[in-house]
Amino acid sequence: MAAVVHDHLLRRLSNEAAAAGPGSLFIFVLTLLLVVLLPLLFLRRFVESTASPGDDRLLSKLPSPPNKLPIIGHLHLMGSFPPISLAALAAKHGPDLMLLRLGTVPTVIASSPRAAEAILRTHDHVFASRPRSMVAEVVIYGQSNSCYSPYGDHFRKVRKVVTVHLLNSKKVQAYRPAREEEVAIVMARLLAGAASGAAVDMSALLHSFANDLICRAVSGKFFRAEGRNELFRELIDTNAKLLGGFNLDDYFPRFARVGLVSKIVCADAKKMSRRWDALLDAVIDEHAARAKDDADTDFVDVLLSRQREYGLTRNHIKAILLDMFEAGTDTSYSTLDVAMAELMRKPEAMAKLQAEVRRMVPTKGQEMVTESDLPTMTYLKAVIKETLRLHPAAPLFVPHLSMEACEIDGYTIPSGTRVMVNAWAIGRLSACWDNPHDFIPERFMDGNNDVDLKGKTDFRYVPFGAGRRMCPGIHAAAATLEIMLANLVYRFDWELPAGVRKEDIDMTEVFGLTVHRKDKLLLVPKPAWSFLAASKAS
Ligand code: HEM
Repeated sequence: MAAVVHDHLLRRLSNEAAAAGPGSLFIFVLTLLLVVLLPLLFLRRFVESTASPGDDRLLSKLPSPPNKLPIIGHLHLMGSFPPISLAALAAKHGPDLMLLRLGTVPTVIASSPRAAEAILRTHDHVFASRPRSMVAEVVIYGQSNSCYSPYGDHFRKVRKVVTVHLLNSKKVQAYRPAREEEVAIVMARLLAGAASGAAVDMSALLHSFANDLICRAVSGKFFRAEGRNELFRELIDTNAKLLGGFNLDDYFPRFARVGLVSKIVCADAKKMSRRWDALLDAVIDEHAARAKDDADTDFVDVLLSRQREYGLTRNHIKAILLDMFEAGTDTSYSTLDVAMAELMRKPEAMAKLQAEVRRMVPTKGQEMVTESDLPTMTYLKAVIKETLRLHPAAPLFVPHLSMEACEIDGYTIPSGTRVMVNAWAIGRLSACWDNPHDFIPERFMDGNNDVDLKGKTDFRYVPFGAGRRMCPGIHAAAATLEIMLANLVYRFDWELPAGVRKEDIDMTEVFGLTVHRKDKLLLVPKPAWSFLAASKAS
């Protein structure tokens, strides 16, 4: 209807102008410009590439899937689980590097060990920044945490605080009693559940374990009494949905920043940020007011004690705490959940793991595996590595951003280009792995154990990333995954609920900030009393 009226108006104007002579013709042309061309130009600005025309020409030389649509570009090809869709596209169109136009944002996808090495090691200094995100700016105090901070002095400072004072291996070691206590609580819950013989929702149990552990590391041993862990969990979930969901700003940044649109885009983020702010302020205030006990410092104590040395504002402290909650909870929970699911689908791997863990525990009749028992459990470590190969918790990492033009394989990637590394695709390349889609922990054993978990030399395996942006929580994650998984298989034998076969376990994953299995994992725990009693007696 609007188009018909518009058409009619233009026709009328042009007839009148032609009849009235050259002065009116000029007015007609001017009107035409205002009515038709300016809105078009204005709209074009919102849907044209965010790269400059010169940079766009350079990017266009990269291999790219053909079926790009107007305005949305390749967005329709992302599918419900982008790592899989991108892996299939890369296999066809760009096995190393490939260009996708996600809305108006040109995005380079690295899908091979060679390409990952180029981005994360050879040119790490170029690709170590992060794109700006309106939602992250609101939720995470102007992106002043480690995870979202653009590269620069502030990032280096925050990263140092996180790696040196919160997550170094000595600190991780210091949290050993806390980890063991939290594992013991889960064991007690499972024993109580086992008494009824009913299936336990392992996904929920492991989720609250990971959440409680982070709450405890962040705000100390009284967190449960304070009753805040449920609130933290709710806020972490909502945050993850906000940051990992479809954000207009990630694909149409110019449009998303227009007055009213930006208000809509940020509305939920603002609500969420007010809730976080109140909660974190309360936690920090309580810590600042109470007497220090050096033997039992948590993350808030550490950050307050380093505040002056590093010139951290209160908002910086809150942003770093958010980092720990956001990056540390879902990654650990989803890895444990999917490891148990894989073990249930492959009973011989479960049996082998149980045999190893039960054999290696030194004291007969010992009720729990302790962290001192773990170093020699090589199959346990292989199971965790294999789980992360098949199911990296952050399969596309957090997007990287180039800070200057850089040449890789004869292609120029201009400054300001968004880059993603597809760790999911790399972990399943048939050129790198035999039977790449099968769960075979043995591939990390028996002389094959040369794969470097830290991503320094072997870019076939990058679940934690590599280089300047590599996950600083790798030691904390390994400690959590090992002690929990070891105890689950040590204390219990596991069965599927009646009528469920191992083939029925659905491994479909849901994509977001991190990924997790879609279905909840229901398992029946059978306490291994006979094993414990036998080992006590012998
Ligand atoms: C199974 C467990 C985990 C996995 C697979 C994992 C994986 C990753 C990956 C892939 C990245 C992004 C790397 C990149 O963008 O290049 C990352 C970043 C990060 N992770 Fe983890 N992570 C895990 C656990 C943890 C834990 C337990 C913590 C902290 C308590 C943590 C803290 C962080 C932080 C702060 C970053 C941002 C680093 C930066 O940009 O400087 N992660 N992680």
